[in-house]
Amino acid sequence: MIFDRKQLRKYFVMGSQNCVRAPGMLLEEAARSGITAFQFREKGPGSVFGGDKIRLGKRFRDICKRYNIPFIINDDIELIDFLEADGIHLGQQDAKADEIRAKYPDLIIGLSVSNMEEAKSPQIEYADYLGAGPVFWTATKVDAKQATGVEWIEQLRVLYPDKPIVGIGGIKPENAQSVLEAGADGVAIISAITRSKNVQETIDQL
Ligand SMILES: Cc1ncc(COP(=O)(O)OP(=O)(O)O)c(N)n1
Ligand SMILES: Cc1ncsc1CCOP(=O)(O)O
Ligand SMILES: [Mg+2]
Repeated sequence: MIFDRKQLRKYFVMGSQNCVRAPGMLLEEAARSGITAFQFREKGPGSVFGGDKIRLGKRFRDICKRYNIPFIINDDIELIDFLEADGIHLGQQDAKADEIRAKYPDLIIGLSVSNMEEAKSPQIEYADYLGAGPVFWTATKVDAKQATGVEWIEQLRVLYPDKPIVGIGGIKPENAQSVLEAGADGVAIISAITRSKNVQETIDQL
């Protein structure tokens, strides 16, 4: 799939551990409601492994294909081929973007950047987009770094005027606008969607 920065605009990140109801039905509803990308992040307490993870991933991938939404895998490079993923999101502790790029020239590659040292890494050149944050406080990622504030998005935008950037961490309808105004191309969201009582309304508000 050809990457377009517009696909970052409403980027839903989720694993079964984040869901209070059937994950497939939630993704289907989010896709119908207008998310522009999806990241399969099956990770942490309550997540599934092995064959169950692959089965769940295939289900999610099929939904994304039907809605023509990029299906991006978090961390797990072994699943790229298995799940025919459109992309991979890598953190600083994950596989190296240059190695993945050499193996998969057309794969969408996302890279997390949380501070100035990471932002100056030569790996950035191999990434299609940067995941910046956590912008605000979040309870969703247990090992999340300290919140950066929207100032971090502003700094990254100055450093990389043309690089697609998505903000992540504690983003909800009430603060999404401030992330976009700081220079992000989009917002990546877990709990504001998984815990929403009205998914369509939440995604519209974003
Ligand atoms: C879009 C996006 N941005 C940042 C992250 C965080 O990635 P990482 O730092 O590797 O942490 P984990 O998500 O793997 O726990 C992300 N997943 N997506
Ligand atoms: C995966 C991830 N990376 C940085 S913060 C975060 C969690 C985002 O979850 P939420 O949208 O619920 O704050
Ligand atoms: Mg990671």
